[in-house]
Amino acid sequence: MQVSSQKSTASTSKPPISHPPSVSGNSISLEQEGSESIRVCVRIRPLNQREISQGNANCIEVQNPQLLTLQMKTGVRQYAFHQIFDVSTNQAEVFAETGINSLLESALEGYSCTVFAYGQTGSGKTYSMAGVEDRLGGAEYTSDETDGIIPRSISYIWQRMSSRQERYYVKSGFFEIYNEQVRDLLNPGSGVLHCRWNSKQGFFVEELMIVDCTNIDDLIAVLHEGMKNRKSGSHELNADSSRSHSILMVYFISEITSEEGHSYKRYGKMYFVDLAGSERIKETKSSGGMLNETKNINKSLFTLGKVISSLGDKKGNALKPHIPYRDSKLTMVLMDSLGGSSRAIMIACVSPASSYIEETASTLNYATRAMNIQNKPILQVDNSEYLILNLRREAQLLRLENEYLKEQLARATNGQPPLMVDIANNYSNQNNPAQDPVLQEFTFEVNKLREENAKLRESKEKAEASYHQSMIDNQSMHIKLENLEYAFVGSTSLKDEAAPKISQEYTISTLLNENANLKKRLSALQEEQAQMLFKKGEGTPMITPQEDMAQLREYNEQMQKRVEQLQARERELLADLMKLQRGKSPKPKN
Ligand SMILES: Nc1ncnc2c1ncn2[C@@H]1O[C@H](COP(=O)(O)OP(=O)(O)OP(=O)(O)O)[C@@H](O)[C@H]1O
Repeated sequence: MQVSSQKSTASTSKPPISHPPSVSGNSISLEQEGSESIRVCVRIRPLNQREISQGNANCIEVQNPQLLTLQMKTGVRQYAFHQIFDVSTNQAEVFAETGINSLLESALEGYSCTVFAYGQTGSGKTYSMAGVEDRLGGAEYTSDETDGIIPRSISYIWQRMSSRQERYYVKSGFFEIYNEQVRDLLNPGSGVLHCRWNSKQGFFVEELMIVDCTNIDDLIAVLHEGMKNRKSGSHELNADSSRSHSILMVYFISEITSEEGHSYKRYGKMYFVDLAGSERIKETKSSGGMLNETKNINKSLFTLGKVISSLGDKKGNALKPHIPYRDSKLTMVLMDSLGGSSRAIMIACVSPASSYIEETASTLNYATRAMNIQNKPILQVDNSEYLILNLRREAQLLRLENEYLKEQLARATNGQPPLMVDIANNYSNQNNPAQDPVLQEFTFEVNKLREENAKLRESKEKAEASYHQSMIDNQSMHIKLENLEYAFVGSTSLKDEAAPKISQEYTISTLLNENANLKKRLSALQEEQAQMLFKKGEGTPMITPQEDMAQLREYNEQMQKRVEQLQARERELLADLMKLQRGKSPKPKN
């Protein structure tokens, strides 16, 4: 299969591969700390001749590079974005200020990155992404100041790749989604392609032609070939309107060599997405097949809008709402870029014409929601090679540790104390803090202390629980004692009450004394626990609370026994009382 182009030297000798190389089965994803939001830029194009002749006023005012106001009928609306480009911003300035070069650097380092243009038809999406549409793909094309983000990115990438240490392999594919069908822009004869999903790659376009690009012209040729084959049509609002969503994919496979001289691969990719325009059917005066097209474009953009809304809905994040990625081909292929593992930039294109104020407000609302989408960029590296590299590092560390231990052992055998300073100096030329034995010693110490602290915390919690239980037991015994006291002392109906009352009073006062002692003991224990907490930081072992608890339990058991005896006596007395009441004399107590 050939990619025909006047300049192409793209290597197409290999059969087209159906899986994107960046997510081959052997790759591993290295999740980085934290997430980042999509960077959202707004570009306002100048009013065109038709809009001026229709008497359109400018309804957008740029207050500063991050703030604009929209003059709605209902009042003024304010919008804030990461970057706003007013009508006077040229293509070079847009490239310099969108932050695209940061994305390109990330792609070269093994990340997935996406830049996509969103907006109503004729708002300047293709102009911003690629340049003047009818020049692209033309035989006479030469680079000039109208070049958009894609050709500028290609130049930037090649310049950067040549100045970097790594060896890069660049591959590219270009497809469009038209009427909810995926078509290969580099191989239009291949018909409708399928969008498949698997757990390693997410969604991918099956049987898509991917070409090797060995130089900058190869990639430029891919861009032009695709632009030439892209479905376009003319309607009332844009004479050269793109009727499909186009996605140019560029893969960067780099071989990186570690400090130790071992190499592994990284898989970066860059998606350039030029969406079809959102449009009002009435405005475009579409009919027949074009009307159907318009409906499909609106359907996929509507789904994209739903996805953006769901992802951008902050309340929804907690509830993990269903994100309707599968509702359209467009959202399937953009799944990774929206709320996934990519770094992404959205360029929202708008016309300043007052007659399109509703479309402009709608674009700005979507763009605002998109700012809430959080992505978690993931580095794609070769699995097996990366694991080998890590194992080599680990082995190196173990060898160092082994040397260190042998040295320590030798010192100990010779009756010498371990000298930390000597060891530190021995290894100071390693330049790697993780391999420094002194640091390892500290790490070991810290881990030991952490373990010790965890144990102390556990015994402290147990002692606290036990103490709490003793307090509860004590209180319930106190209540029982009060009840008994009432039963013994409060009873006045006994005829011969003097003898039992003395012994009852004696028992009760003994119990109350013991109770007070118990309380004292408990408060002493509490104090010791507080001291123990204070000492814990110094690593002081604590043994006393357990002993105290054993004693406490013993007291409790004794008291329990006495209470039981008293309860038995109470029952006897009540029985005697009842007999007395019935006129019988009670059994004498021995
Ligand atoms: N910033 C700009 N400066 C000058 N001309 C512009 C600018 N933006 C867009 N244009 C011109 O406006 C016209 C429409 O732009 P473009 O084709 O990029 O719109 P679009 O959003 O891609 O539309 P569609 O969705 O219909 O394809 C083109 O002739 C383009 O050259």
